[in-house]
Amino acid sequence: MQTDSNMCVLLKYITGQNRHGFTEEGLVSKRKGKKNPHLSRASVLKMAVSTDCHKAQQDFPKVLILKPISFLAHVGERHIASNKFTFLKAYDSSLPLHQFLSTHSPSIKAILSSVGTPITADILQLLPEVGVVVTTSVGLNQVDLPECRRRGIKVANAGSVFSDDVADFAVGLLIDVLRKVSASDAYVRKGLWATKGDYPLGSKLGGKRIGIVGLGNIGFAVAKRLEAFGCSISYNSRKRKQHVSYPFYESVRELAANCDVLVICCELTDQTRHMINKEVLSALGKEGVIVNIGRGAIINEKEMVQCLVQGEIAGAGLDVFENEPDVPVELFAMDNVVLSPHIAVFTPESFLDLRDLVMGNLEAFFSNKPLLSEYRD
Ligand SMILES: O=CC(=O)O
Repeated sequence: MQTDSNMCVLLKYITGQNRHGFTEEGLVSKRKGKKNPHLSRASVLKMAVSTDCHKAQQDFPKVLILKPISFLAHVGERHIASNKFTFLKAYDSSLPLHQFLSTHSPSIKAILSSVGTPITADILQLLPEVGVVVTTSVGLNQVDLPECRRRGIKVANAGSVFSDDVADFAVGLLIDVLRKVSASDAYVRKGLWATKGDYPLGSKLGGKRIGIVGLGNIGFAVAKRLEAFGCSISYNSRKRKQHVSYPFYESVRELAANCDVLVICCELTDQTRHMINKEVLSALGKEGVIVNIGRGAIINEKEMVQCLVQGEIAGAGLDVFENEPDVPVELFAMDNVVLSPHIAVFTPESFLDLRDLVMGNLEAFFSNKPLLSEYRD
């Protein structure tokens, strides 16, 4: 016999809503036309019929969320539900974190985390049953990957869901710095056009030599876009990429010395932390521009600020910072610098794709299937 809640799942499904509360099209990425293999009609129907949802919900394995995740708020958390697991929010409890985790640790099998939530060895130590960490971010610098590897904990990230958005944003920042879009906007709003006359000239994008640091999905998407603007591309990466004809430089200093713009697209690791320092920026030169959509700490922020103050580089477009949300105050008054609050991934369209990916990863884990975007170093 079915319980009320079981009937409810079934009815919702029959009336066209899936168990996330979305219609069937919601499961299909409209942009890519791909269907999530773990969210088929047949599997939902089977689960709805065979599970006593009401009782099982209490016994479901738990997916721990340590801090609020903005993506969940954007897609509407009420649309996210599964009959394989439930979310357990540490931030809803008044218990100290250590006590909360110890109390719930036997049922916590997975963690869902975002860019600002460190998943450290200390936290993992309190959670012996955890088998997967799923993040809503592309970057994984907040997750203790060596500890996950040692424990055999799987890790899944946002894959290539955001590549186009981040690449668009990088190009936007670059055009803004070169053509002074934000600075001239402020000029108009302050009424200075009428009193001071025309705004100073910007600099042309076409023909610029672009150096991409980190030619992964995002770096590649940036390169393709800037090629279309008539720029030439070269790159630095951990390894030279096969089947890529862009010139490769083994050191970032050498790359910087041979380009007009550096776009930072790599991951933050022990090797890349502060990789962009005064020496690299001096090599980029007085006409050079830096764009960072990777992680703030890839650049030695103090040295970058010094270079900007002393005019050793021409400008910067920055979406990420070393100690977010703190931004060096010296940058606020600079009209050759464009600042944004780590929003390169923020589009509602990609958040829908991310929702499908996150749920697909968790469903896959709890069904002993391969993760959709497992991170492998
Ligand atoms: O910065 C954002 C991300 O890594 O997804």
